[in-house]
Amino acid sequence: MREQSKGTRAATPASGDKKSFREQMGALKNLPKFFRLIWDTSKSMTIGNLLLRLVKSSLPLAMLYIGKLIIDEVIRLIAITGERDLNYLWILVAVELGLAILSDIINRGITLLDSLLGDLFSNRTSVALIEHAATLDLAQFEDATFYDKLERARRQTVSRVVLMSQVLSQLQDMVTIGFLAVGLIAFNPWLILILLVAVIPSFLGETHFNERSYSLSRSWTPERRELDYLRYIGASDETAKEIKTFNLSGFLSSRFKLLSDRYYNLNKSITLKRAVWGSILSSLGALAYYGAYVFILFQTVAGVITVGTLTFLAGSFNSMRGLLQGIMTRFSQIAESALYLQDLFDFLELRPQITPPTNPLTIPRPIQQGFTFEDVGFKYHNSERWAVRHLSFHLRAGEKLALVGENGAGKTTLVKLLARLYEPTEGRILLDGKDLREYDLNDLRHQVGIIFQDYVRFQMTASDNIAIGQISNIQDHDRIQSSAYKSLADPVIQRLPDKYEQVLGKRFNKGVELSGGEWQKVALARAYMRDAQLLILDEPTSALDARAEHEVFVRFSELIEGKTAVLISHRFSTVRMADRILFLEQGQLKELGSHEELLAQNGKYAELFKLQARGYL
Ligand SMILES: Nc1ncnc2c1ncn2[C@@H]1O[C@H](COP(=O)(O)OP(=O)(O)OP(=O)(O)O)[C@@H](O)[C@H]1O
Repeated sequence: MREQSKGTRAATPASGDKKSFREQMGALKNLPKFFRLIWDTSKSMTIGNLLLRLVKSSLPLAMLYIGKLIIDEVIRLIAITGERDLNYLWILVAVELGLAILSDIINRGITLLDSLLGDLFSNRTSVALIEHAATLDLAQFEDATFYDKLERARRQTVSRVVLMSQVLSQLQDMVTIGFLAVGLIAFNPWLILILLVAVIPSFLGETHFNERSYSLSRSWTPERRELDYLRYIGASDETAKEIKTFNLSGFLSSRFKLLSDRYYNLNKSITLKRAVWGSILSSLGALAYYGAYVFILFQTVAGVITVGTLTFLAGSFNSMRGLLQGIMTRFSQIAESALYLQDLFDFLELRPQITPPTNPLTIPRPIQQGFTFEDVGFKYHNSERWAVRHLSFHLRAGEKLALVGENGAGKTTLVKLLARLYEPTEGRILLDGKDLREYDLNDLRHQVGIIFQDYVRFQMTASDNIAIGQISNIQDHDRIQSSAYKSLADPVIQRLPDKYEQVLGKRFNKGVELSGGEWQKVALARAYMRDAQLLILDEPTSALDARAEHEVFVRFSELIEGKTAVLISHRFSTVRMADRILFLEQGQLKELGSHEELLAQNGKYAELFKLQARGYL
């Protein structure tokens, strides 16, 4: 049923997705911005490229003209019965040869510059994309529409390189036509008009089909993302284990096939129609060419023009037809590409909602009073449900607070609000009596160290994986090693063939995979790298064995000494380290107090604690 609805959506894209001819032409306004990016990428290569193309555009006319002179000279020489002087002929042939060689060299130069400039441009845009993505809010990343935009923008970084050569070739061809037109107009201006009439239908046809292709491709962005995802999970080191044990390959491939076939068929129908109409319309161009050719032949036979002029005009006319046809086709391709370019610019123009104030405060050093939640509530933007609500409590400076609650109770959400990864939907959070929003965002992020439950296993060296906790110290090997020592990662790393320079994970050659607990020790070392005032550890020991957990805890007290810390854990051994425990239930604060106080209250916390003590949890 779900598949059905997708098919319907794809076949009849939402009206918002359908781009009219006017919009397509309007998208051309993106080109100057695009060329500014290219110009900024490399001024010298852009200039070199333009110059080469300018020279190249004058060559067809020059070659055709020399060709005409050669033919006229040959005919003149044939008519001479006595001794013939061939010098002029050989000079003409030498010039023609020189032009042919020059043309070849210039072609190679253009291809070279196109490819170098294209690579640089693509690298530059990818960097801009990564840097821009980092400025956006976490909430934006959790939005499917945003993801589609990101996906389309990501595709642009590579495919838009083609657009650059297309536009440059377009300019080149226009200049070539200008040169050829001068020759043709000198003979008969009507020939130019015939040309235009012949190529316009073809141009309109191309534009129409481009618009349809774009609409289809755009409306299929979510499905294409799904296809990419299926391709990834169907053939990846991370999923191979479960795909095999659950025997999922048939399930995944048939799902992929179903979706990709549907796209293939929709696309095929457009491509087919385009091919048929394209052939019909372009034969109009052929008709016009031969009409003009017959006219020129009559003129030649009547002795109005020479045979050399005949070849010159026929050659010019034919070249112009090809060039004009190419320009028209390319024009609609450029307009189409410019539409895609819009996606890239749209993405780069997205602005984060969480922004620093104009005159931001720096985080107090040290924090005096701590953090205060005042009736804080938060709803994820894609959800109607309150993830947390009516949270009011004070986290004292230097206090160790444990968050406890069942799955989905809102623990991680609470700490994300504390780190200002999200903004409260209602209520506010204060730091030393001032709204968190008044503080400098970078400074806040700097003063807060979080190790998430779903920390990232970077497929990089062990050293880099730890340095990520404070990336400015990536060269500080002593600090990295002592952090690893404290989190128990050092003995794990010492066993690796390349020690701290060992690439972790299986994705790259020579990478070594670690066990879940070993990864956690490495990730935990990040917390020791950062000199943060507030430390948040979300399930820091969930994958550790009992002995490692005990040892980590002994060192934790050193880590959190003098700092404010929030610990999220389902293990009561961790929880007991805290000064106070905050018990959350369905996003609401239910109990708050020390371990002893909560046991004495004999409420939910006491109930869970007793269950775990008896070995049920
Ligand atoms: N990105 C998200 N988008 C929408 N809803 C979310 C998102 N993240 C969490 N939620 C919802 O918010 C609620 C609280 O989730 P949260 O991750 O804070 O729980 P938790 O207490 O940390 O759970 P656990 O113990 O399982 O880690 C849950 O109902 C969850 O479904």
